[in-house]
Amino acid sequence: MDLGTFETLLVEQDGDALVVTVNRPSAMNALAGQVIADLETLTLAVESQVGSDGRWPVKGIIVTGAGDKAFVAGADIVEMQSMSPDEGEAYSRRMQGVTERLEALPLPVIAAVNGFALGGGCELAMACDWIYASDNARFGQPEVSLGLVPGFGGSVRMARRVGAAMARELIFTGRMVKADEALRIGLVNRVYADPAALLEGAKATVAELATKSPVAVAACKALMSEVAPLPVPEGLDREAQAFRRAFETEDKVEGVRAFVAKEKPAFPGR
Ligand SMILES: CCCCCCCCCCCCC[C@H](O)CC(=O)SCCNC(=O)CCNC(=O)[C@H](O)C(C)(C)COP(=O)(O)OP(=O)(O)OC[C@H]1O[C@@H](n2cnc3c(N)ncnc32)[C@H](O)[C@@H]1OP(=O)(O)O
Repeated sequence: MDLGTFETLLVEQDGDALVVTVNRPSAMNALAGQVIADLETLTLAVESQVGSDGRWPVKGIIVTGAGDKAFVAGADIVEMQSMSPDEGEAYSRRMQGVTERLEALPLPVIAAVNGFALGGGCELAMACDWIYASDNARFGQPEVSLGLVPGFGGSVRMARRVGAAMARELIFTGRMVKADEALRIGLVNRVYADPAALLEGAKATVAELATKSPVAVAACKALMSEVAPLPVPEGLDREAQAFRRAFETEDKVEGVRAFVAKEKPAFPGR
């Protein structure tokens, strides 16, 4: 999957996984303007290559950070020093757009948090479908320590992950959360011993996802985003509509056929 080259990202296909590494280790992989621009370009390029059917070159995306100290330590504070309020809002909205595109991609996106995920880094991770972490990972929204508020979606997404009361405590205090607490409060799905094991674990999950119907996985992602804010009755109605659409796919025919024939399905991806 050729997505071009980027100044601040390493992008490589590893089997069924597209691995995206934020690559500014000297600055704890902080989100400078160039990183935001590269992430914007990357998400647009992925969108253009994952067409309407499920025959995509990869079956999952892994987002991680270079080195073993930081995933992403937030927006670049040095660059923020000279920013005007208008520029701040513009970059906030620009990176929010990146997070929305990640959520809209028809592919599972896994955050492999290999160290500090603070501020915009924690927000980037929460825009992914789920988070795996290494034991050295630390999460937090320390914007209040800078006289700021979260600006890349943390005020919206944190509560949906850990509940309103815990989200308020973490955002109001700005305190750091270790990997084991992040697992306990539901921010993280799995914790691995170290960054190497974390990346291998994330790749193993993508390999597992690759054995499923890509059309069905994409439909589940879209459906769960669609029904999340809805009242139960309306959500159930959308689910029934999605179930009907699944019945119209070739993947459904193949999946059911293979089960009855006691074979592994070879999903056509449409
Ligand atoms: C012109 C275009 C500009 C666009 C860019 C900005 C985008 C606009 C922003 C709008 C919306 C922002 C929304 C977001 O919610 C807000 C934030 O993310 S605010 C930032 C939140 N993050 C933090 O507060 C963490 C700051 N870092 C730390 O607390 C510590 O560095 C650490 C992560 C706990 C690690 O501590 P140490 O192990 O002691 O390491 P150092 O502190 O010495 O760090 C090493 C090295 O990295 C530099 N660095 C670390 N974090 C950042 C950072 N966030 N920005 C810039 N640089 C960072 C640190 O300065 C050191 O550099 P050195 O001194 O070695 O040159």
